[in-house]
Amino acid sequence: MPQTATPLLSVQGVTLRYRTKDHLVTATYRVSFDVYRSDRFVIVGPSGCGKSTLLKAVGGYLRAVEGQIKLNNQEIVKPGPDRVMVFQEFDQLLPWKTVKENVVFALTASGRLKGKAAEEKALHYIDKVNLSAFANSYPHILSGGMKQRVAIARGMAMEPDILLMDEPFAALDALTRAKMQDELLQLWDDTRFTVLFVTHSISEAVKIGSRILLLSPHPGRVRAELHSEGADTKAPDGRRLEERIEELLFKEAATQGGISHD
Ligand SMILES: Nc1ncnc2c1ncn2[C@@H]1O[C@H](COP(=O)(O)OP(=O)(O)OP(=O)(O)O)[C@@H](O)[C@H]1O
Repeated sequence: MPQTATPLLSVQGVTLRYRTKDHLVTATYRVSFDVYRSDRFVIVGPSGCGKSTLLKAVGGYLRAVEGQIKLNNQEIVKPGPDRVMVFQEFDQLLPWKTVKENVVFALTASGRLKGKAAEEKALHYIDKVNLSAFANSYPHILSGGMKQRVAIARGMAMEPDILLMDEPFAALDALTRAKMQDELLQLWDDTRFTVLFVTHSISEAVKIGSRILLLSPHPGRVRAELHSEGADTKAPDGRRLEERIEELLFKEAATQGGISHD
């Protein structure tokens, strides 16, 4: 995406804080980045660097104490159907509703669609995640990976401006995780949706992302922004992208008196 285009999502100088009983916790410090339409924008960084907090703020669940977050040039002040979140947990579905009903419910409850139109849209996206045969099944008979597929179908059926994914595959076994990553890329090839994806896995970031934002350890600051080809390609200096990211995240931080690589 040409960087002269207007960003879909603009995060400028954003500091995010939690107020606990005893003290203030700064989760991110003056973080800035822009996401353009059809970007697969991945935020990667060590545990506790504020990735989930950033996603919550983009979702409209947390206000910045400094800086601004804008979607389509409008400041984000509350949650909205233009941003849909997919989480890591498998219990995101309503257990008393079938796969189809779960997706339909999201569409009708948000006022997006109703009746036949909602059902058709739901079935379209259930098919996209290869779960047509399970449209009338209840969540308890599905595997973890299948439940995540339903959560993705539900998110995509809402046709949000941006899909927010918080470590959606982290709780899956390695093989299922790799398969789900491939499927997500296939879905992106089909529909070119915009996704903001959070992970602490460098290999996942390299595979999923077209653009990768590296955050430093707590409190999260922008360490670098990189482009990815969707594979672990070598840079002109011969280093693999994964190695380069590791170096930026850990070695350079360590030499600056930051953290060590555990
Ligand atoms: N509800 C909360 N109240 C107080 N502090 C919080 C709260 N949620 C998160 N934090 C703190 O904010 C910082 C950032 O947390 P966050 O969950 O955003 O990090 P993360 O990068 O997503 O980590 P992980 O990869 O482990 O999920 C951490 O220091 C965390 O302890």
